[in-house]
Amino acid sequence: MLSSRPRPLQIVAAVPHAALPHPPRWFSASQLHPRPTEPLADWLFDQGSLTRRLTALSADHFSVSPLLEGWQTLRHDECQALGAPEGSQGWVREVYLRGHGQPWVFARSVAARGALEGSGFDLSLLGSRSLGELLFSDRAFTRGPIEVTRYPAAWLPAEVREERLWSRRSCFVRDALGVLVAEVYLPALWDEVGRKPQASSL
Ligand SMILES: C=C(O[C@@H]1C=C(C(=O)O)C=C[C@H]1O)C(=O)O
Repeated sequence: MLSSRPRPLQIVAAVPHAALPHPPRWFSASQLHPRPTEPLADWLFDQGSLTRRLTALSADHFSVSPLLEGWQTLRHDECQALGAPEGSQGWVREVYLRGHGQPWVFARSVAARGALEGSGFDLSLLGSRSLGELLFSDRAFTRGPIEVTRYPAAWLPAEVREERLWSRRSCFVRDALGVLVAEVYLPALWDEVGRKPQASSL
């Protein structure tokens, strides 16, 4: 239950970019009071493929541009969400999802090394193809609940760095493999959607 008292997330907003942000707290839809207004709530909790939605919104002028791909030590909140030991190594893929060439979404998808090895799922081969095409076309993947937070600005690429951007994450699971996908909605998306999201208590 969110109250009007200052919360760690608001204190984080005062943290200078250079400092490591506190791991964000991710909230389920039922934990958000008041619930975000439309169109934000719809974009946060839509269970469908974001790739398909952005493809439609951009009238097929959609593209994925990889920014970073490789093995890294996964963050605390990522290890927790994946059920991996603290400090686990994992494959990290950071991309922009673009409409008409504009970055509309920053996305960071991660999977633990131990679960990837032997899974037959190779994220490194994706390139500029959408991860969503893989995850939504393979019916063996099931999507876990969507959680939301205001994304730490320090985790964003410098060119789009801004405090309190709305983000969501969910874990796609197939057997012992979990792929944690976090998506941060950038201001250019709201310009396209036609309205700035209403303020919310989070
Ligand atoms: C999960 C999806 O895949 C999208 C594609 C991504 C990628 O190619 O790295 C990352 C985030 C997603 O928004 C989707 O389309 O819903």
